[in-house]
Formats: sequence, C-alpha cells, structure tokens
Amino acid sequence: MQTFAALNQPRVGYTLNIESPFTDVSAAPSRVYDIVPVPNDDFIYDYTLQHPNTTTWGISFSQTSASPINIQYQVWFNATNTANSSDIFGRDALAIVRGIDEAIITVLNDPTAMVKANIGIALKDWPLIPPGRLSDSVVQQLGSVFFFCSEMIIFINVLNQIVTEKELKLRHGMEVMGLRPAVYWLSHLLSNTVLVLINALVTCLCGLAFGFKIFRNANFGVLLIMFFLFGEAMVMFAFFITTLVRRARVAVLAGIFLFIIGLLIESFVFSSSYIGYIWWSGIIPSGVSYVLGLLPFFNFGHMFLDISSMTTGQLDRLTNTYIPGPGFPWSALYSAPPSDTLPFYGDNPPAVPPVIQAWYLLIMDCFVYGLLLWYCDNVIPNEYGMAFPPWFFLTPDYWGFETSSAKSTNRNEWQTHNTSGKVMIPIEGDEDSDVLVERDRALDSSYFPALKIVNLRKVYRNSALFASKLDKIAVRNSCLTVEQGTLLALLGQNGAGKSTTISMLSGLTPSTSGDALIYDMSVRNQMQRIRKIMGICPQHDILFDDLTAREHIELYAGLKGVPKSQLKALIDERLYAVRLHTVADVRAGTYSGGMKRRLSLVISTIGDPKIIFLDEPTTGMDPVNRRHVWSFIEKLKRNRVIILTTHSMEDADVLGDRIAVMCKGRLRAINNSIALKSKFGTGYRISVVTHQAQADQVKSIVQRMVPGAHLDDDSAGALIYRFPATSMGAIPGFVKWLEQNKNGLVKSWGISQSTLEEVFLKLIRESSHKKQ
Ligand SMILES: Nc1ncnc2c1ncn2[C@@H]1O[C@H](COP(=O)(O)OP(=O)(O)OP(=O)(O)O)[C@@H](O)[C@H]1O
Repeated sequence: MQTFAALNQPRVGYTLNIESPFTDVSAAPSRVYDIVPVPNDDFIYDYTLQHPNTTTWGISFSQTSASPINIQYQVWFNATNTANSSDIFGRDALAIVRGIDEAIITVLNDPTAMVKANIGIALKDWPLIPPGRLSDSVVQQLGSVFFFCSEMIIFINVLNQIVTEKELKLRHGMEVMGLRPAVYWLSHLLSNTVLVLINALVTCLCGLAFGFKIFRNANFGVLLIMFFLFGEAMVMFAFFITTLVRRARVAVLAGIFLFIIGLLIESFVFSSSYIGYIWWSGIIPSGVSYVLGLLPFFNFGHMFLDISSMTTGQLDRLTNTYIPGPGFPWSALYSAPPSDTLPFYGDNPPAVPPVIQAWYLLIMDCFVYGLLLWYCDNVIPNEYGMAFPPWFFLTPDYWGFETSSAKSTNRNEWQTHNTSGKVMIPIEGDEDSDVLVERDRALDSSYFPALKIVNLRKVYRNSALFASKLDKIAVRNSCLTVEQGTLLALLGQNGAGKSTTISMLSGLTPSTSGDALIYDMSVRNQMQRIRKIMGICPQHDILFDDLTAREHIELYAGLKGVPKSQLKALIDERLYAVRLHTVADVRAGTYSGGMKRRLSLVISTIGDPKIIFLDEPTTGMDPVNRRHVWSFIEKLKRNRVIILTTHSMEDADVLGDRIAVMCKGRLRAINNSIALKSKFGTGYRISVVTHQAQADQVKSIVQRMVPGAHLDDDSAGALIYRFPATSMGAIPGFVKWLEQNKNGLVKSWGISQSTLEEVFLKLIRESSHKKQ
C-alpha cells in the first residue's frame, strides 16, 4: 500500500497515513483523510456500517501461501455512494486495480525485497448500508437560502407597509396631530420585533421537528438568536430603505431586487464551504468581508455555514460524502470553526473569525441602519417638501432645547422681520378696499390677533436647482388676520391656493417666504409647539381602514394626551354630534365618503385644539348630516380659531363669520357675508305685479323713489327690478310704499337678496380678466 500511495501521489495527491487514526471503530472521523491503514477486514465492515457515506473504497490484502508468496487483494467499492457510481465501477475501478498492480510489480522487481507473488483479483460486495439523510445535505447546501427566504417575507412586508403609510399620508396625518417620528418608528420596530421573534421560534421548532441535523446538533439558543438577529437587522435595513422611496410599488420592487441579490449570495456563496470561506482565505483583501458585513444576509450566510459545517458535516470533495461535524455547543461561538471542518486553500485553512463575530456584525447592522434611518428621515424632504437641514443634529431646537426665539416670539422683531425689506406684492389699482384694510391690519405692528398671516407665499418649484417659468405660484403674499372665537371661510376655485394656505399654516408644507403667527407662535420655527394646540381635517381622509371610529378617536386621543378617564364621554359625545354613534364599532374601511369626512372632522377636534383647520369638511355629505355638522362646527367656534375651506357657498354663508375669496393665489375679497353680498352682489331683486294699464305709473314712481333701479323685465304688468347695493338706503321707504298700495296700485310684490354664489361668480369673472 505504501508503494501504491507513493506511485499515485504525483497523479492524484493520495498520501498514506502510516499511523492509522482509526483504532476505535465507533469514533467519527474528525477530518478528511486520504489513504489510511486499518487493523483488519472486520474493521472496515463495522466502520462502514457505523459511518455510512464516509469512504469510497477499501482494499483487503491476504496472503494465501507462504512460499512462494501468494498475495490476493480485493477492491471493495461503496455501492451506497450513488453520486458517482458509474465512476466507481468504471474508470475509478480500473485506475485503482491498475495502480495496485503497478505497485505489486514494482515491489516484485525490487531485488532487495525477495518477494515472489502471484496476483489474483476477487470481487466482493460492499455491505449494503442505508444511504445518508438526503434532507440533511439539502439543509446543508440550501438551508441558508431557505431560511433567508422566510425572513425576506417580513422584510418586504415592512417596506410595503411603511411606504404605503407614507403614500396615503397616514404618517403625516398622525404627525400633524402630534405623533413624534421616534414614537412612530419605535412602534413599528416593536411590532416587527415580535413578528421576527415568532418567525425565529417557528423556524427553530420546525427544524427540530423535521430532525435536521443543524437543529438537532446545535445549541437551540444559538440558532434562535441567529435567526432573531438576522430578522432584526433586515427590519432595520427595510426601515432605512423606506426613507428613500415614496411609492409602495417602488418599495416592493426594491425589496424584490434586494431579495434576489440576497438569494444569489446565499445560494452561490454560502451553499459551498469552499466559496463561503474564501473571504478569509487571504485571496480576497480582508477588508472586503467587513464591507460585506454591512449586508445582513452576508453575516447570516456566513454564520449559517459555520454552524452547518459543524453540525450537518462537511462535504468531502474527494469522496462526495458528508463527514459529520462535532456539533455546535454554546461555547463554540467564541472560537473559529475547527480547521478540519474548513476547506483548504493550497496548504492553508482560512483564518476564519470566531463565529460570534457574525452576531456582532448583525447588531452593528441594526445600529448602522438605525442611524441612517434617523438621518435620512430628517433630511430627505417628505411628500410636502418638509425637511431639516443636513446639520439638523447640531441645532439645539432639534434636541428639544428651545432657543429663546423658539420659546417665545418677540412680536416687534417678528413684525419687522416679516415686513421691512421684504418683497410685497404690488397693490393693484382696483384692489378691493376690504383687502387693503386687511393688509394694513396684518402689517399693523400693534395688532396681534389669534392668527396673523403676513406676506405668506408659496412657489412650487419645477426644478430643485433653479427657478423656471414652469414654477407654480400657489399663494401670492397673503396677508390675513383672524380673531379668536371666529371662523374664517376660504372660498376659491379649484387651484386658487386654499389647501396650500392650510398646508403652510399646519406645517405640512414649508412656505417659500413670509410667516404666520398662531397664538404668538411662528409657523416657520415653532411648529412643534403649534401642533400641540392644532387640529386638522385634511382634504383627503387619513383613516385606517381596519380601525373603527372608536379606535380612531382612542388612537388620536392617545397622541394628544387626553386622559383615559375622559375618553368614553368624549367618544360618545363627539360621535353622537356628527351622528356616527351607531357605527362607532364598525371598521372605517366600510364607511361611505360622507361618514369618513365626519369621522375626520371629529378627529380634528380631539385634544381641545385652539386652532382647527377644516379643508372641505362637508364634501359628499347629504343635507341632513350637513346640518348636523354645521351645528357641531358652530359649537366648536367658542374660544377657538377655525379656518374652513369649502366649495359650498351654503357652508360659508352659514358658518363664516368672515369670508375670504381667493383667486389665483391672491386674496380678492374679505368681509362678512352680508357686506360681500351688498358690495359685490347685484343688490336686491324686487318684483311688482300691477295692472297692465297702470304699469307706466308704477315705473315712474320706482324711478323717483329708487334712482338706480334697473328694470330687468316688464311683461303684462309684472315688473322685475334690480336694485343696486348702492340703493340699499332707499329700500325701506320703497317697501313701505309697496305695503301701503297693496290691493290698489300694487297687486302683489316680492323681494330677494343676491346670493353668495352670485358674489363668488362675479369675483371670479373679474379676476379672470386681471393680469397676474
Ligand atoms: N405639490 C404640488 N406641486 C406643484 N404644484 C402644486 C402642488 N400642490 C398644489 N399645486 C398647485 O398649486 C395651486 C394651488 O393648489 P391648491 O391645492 O392649494 O388649490 P385649492 O384652492 O386648494 O384647490 P382645490 O379646491 O381643488 O382643493 C394649483 O395650481 C396646484 O396645481
């Protein structure tokens, strides 16, 4: 055998271990050997039965006579090793037989050996033994891929869920109502940590139930923590990615892309120990493994390989069989896998780090992605363009240490800052006198009502870098004031700038220039404080389909810090007020459009806000419920400021203490309903029915009593007059005359005032003729 090994060494690398490592037949081999001598034939039988699939072939020599020496040998092939059976019975068999023959002839030709031998070959069956567990080798080779996939389901779900909340503006809705970003992320982290833990536990228990060696031979805690840390690192990785995308569809696609990258790494790198350990072989610069350590699936694949090679065993590339590993106790975490479970690169095993390092790297991944999430979430502008500057973490405001300017506003300084030297929109020749008065009031440095808007302007830029003709000026230097206890109704066509005004005042979008003071707090730098006293009913309902009306109120009451003891009474009272009490425990996803609006309205009133923004709150409401909502809003007015935008003239007429009409981003008119109707309306319409013969007489009386009266219609004694607003003073006397002559000169009469709708249409018509 020595001669056989020596002759074949240059060809196939076989070496003979003179000192047999096999003395105890039940001891498992601890590494891959080449050719080893064993005590006798029985040893081979027993060994093969106890350690299936660990040998390919054996040779048994026997001496049948002493003189001349007869040597007989039998070549036994392991028939259970089906992977390359054709080689064993074909090419390999011939090669081995030829090799042994050459060795014997060499020995016989050695004059010093004095050996005479006949060569005889006999075939013998290898003991038939059950094949090894196929499933173990599959787990060894594909386990990291399989278990990686189960974690990726959570990863993609996190991406989809968070970006959907962003897309549907649910997150911002909650933030405007007082939710802190840290609380938002922590709640997601907590719920996903529970999911990850359950997933890790189920994976380990299933692995044990199916009897995979990696689960039976490794410490349960080690596996559980490995799956858990991997899941957590993937969740943090997903959180970070959500800051970079705005659409749920893009997020899912990004998730699938990363899933495929991870899958490739797991299946091509870590399913083979030869490639899996190459990072520590010296062939690749050592820093590469640390950079790759930023990918959670790299660390997971590495650790899975360590554990599986010490539990399931190692694939012997020579014999294509698995050599069982020594197992993976907890203590094995602190050292590198034994070198005989590692592949060799040349003559050297790789310098693999301790197994626990993969844990440390996974924990590091959690912190790195947590930091990136925190930074990007603050710096990357949201859907509305709000973002902190890149150095936000250096500002005391961010950390809650309010600077004196953020704590309280010096009214004089604020006023000077927002007016002097600022570009004011030029006053047009025919600017409405009320608008001019309103502007003066806003610029008055001694007048500070609950809400004061000065020079507020919003330009939606077409390009982030430079101004262009395509920029959209949504609000043109608005100046407005609103007293506490009043409701200002904002009217305007689609695109007039109403929602943009509300968005700037509620901190959803930053203003381009100008500022507003809400109870002496600036919307530019004191939004956190303003949010504590603010409620908003946004234009589009921000509701969770799976929550009931009651749960919505509980959620927002929690954010607003409403005491639990007041919660039940609050829910009952508010839901009854808008007639949602009968569906308090029904999921909001099943509500009609009008019901959703009413729930959004109720939400905006939670926490006793001092200022409430209602953006088209009555859209889609039937006349009955609209009246309930009117009386609810009417009651809310006391001690508050309410800003209401609407397309319903009725809403504005009934609720608005003052009505402001916006056209193309500019304030065109502002006053109470009666004054607006008088000023912009067509005045009064009076119809007088007389005898046809006396019509001329009545006409001359009207012309005398109401000089500006305009006859719109005259048919068969029915006269329809339009009295301009300027002739208001003459109306009482004329009405008196009509009553005195009723049943005489006058058969009957009627009077009606211009509607707000007529006023609105007139203002819009006039505005469309003006140049911007
Ligand atoms: N995010 C945005 N990017 C670019 N332009 C915008 C954006 N939001 C609004 N605009 C534009 O600004 C103008 C004012 O829009 P805004 O939504 O404030 O009008 P509105 O009066 O509330 O209209 P509606 O009654 O339809 O709600 C519109 O021309 C609109 O197209």
